Amino acid sequence: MAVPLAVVLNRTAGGGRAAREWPRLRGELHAWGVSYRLIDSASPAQALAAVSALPPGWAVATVGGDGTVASVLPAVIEQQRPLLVLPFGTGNDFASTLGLRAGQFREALAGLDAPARPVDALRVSYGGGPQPGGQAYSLNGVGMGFDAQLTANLPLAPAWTQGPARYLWAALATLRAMQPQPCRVLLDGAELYGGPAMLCSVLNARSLGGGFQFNPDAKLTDGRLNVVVAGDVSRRQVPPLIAQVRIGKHVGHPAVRYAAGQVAELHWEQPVQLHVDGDLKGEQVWLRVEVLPGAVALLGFPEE
Ligand SMILES: Nc1ncnc2c1ncn2[C@@H]1O[C@H](COP(=O)(O)OP(=O)(O)OP(=O)(O)O)[C@@H](O)[C@H]1O
Repeated sequence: MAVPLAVVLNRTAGGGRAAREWPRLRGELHAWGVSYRLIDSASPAQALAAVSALPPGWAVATVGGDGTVASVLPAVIEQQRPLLVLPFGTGNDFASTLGLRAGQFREALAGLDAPARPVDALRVSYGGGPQPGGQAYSLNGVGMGFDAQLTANLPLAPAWTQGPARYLWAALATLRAMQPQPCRVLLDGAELYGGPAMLCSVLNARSLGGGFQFNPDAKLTDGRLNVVVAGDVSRRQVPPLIAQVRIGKHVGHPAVRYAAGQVAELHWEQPVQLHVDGDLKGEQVWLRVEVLPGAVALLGFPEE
């Protein structure tokens, strides 16, 4: 490849899959004649510091899941470093939008000699709640309400629950405790929704939460974000709606609004849990998300 490359390896991703499969990937990089500098990072902060300190012009490959991509995203965007995603995480929502499954790296490496393709990202700011506000970038998307609260409830699940059982426990706990909260959603300055909402997500990629197809119309190169609002749904309606979101068939549901634009703003009457690319940001009252068209130069994916 034309530019020098740093490989960020998150050995914990995918429950240790990245660590287990690294020797195979290393062999493949060697076979492709790709030379690189290894950043064997122990934390997101360490990865970001190491990538930020690379000389200008270096590209970055992430070996991990969505969290690993997110860890280096500020440097990728602000320092305009080309990004190669090698998916070894659990959910790999961004990679799946690119048509890659976990462990599939040959397809990505095969496209390395093609020019980088600019794809959209999101700039996120939030605040107004009991936890500190802030700013972040996102490639997949952000969510407020049910899915963020479910993520916040996961650590409360009993120790005997694992994997899907843990998610089920957290989903039921969230369902028992959560009521739709009054929310106003603006898209490009015009009101998209006003009323009680169970969940509101703003997306760039197709899926969130490890394969939930919130955004079936996702296009990473259209310069637009998509907003999904699940409005005043009863407890009984939530489980079938979750099943529909899983396969991207919620569009057209009477309680769901789905629209595309450039800037989305959410204003809740009470603080509601927020996640950015699955990373919890606490309870917040307002959220602003702006699409950054073509902000990430993606390596290895010549066509959408
Ligand atoms: N660059 C990094 N180096 C070390 N640890 C990281 C790095 N980036 C994130 N982490 C930590 O490792 C955890 C797992 O990483 P990651 O999210 O990539 O994998 P995953 O959770 O298995 O996959 P996914 O997020 O796609 O479901 C993150 O939640 C975060 O705490």
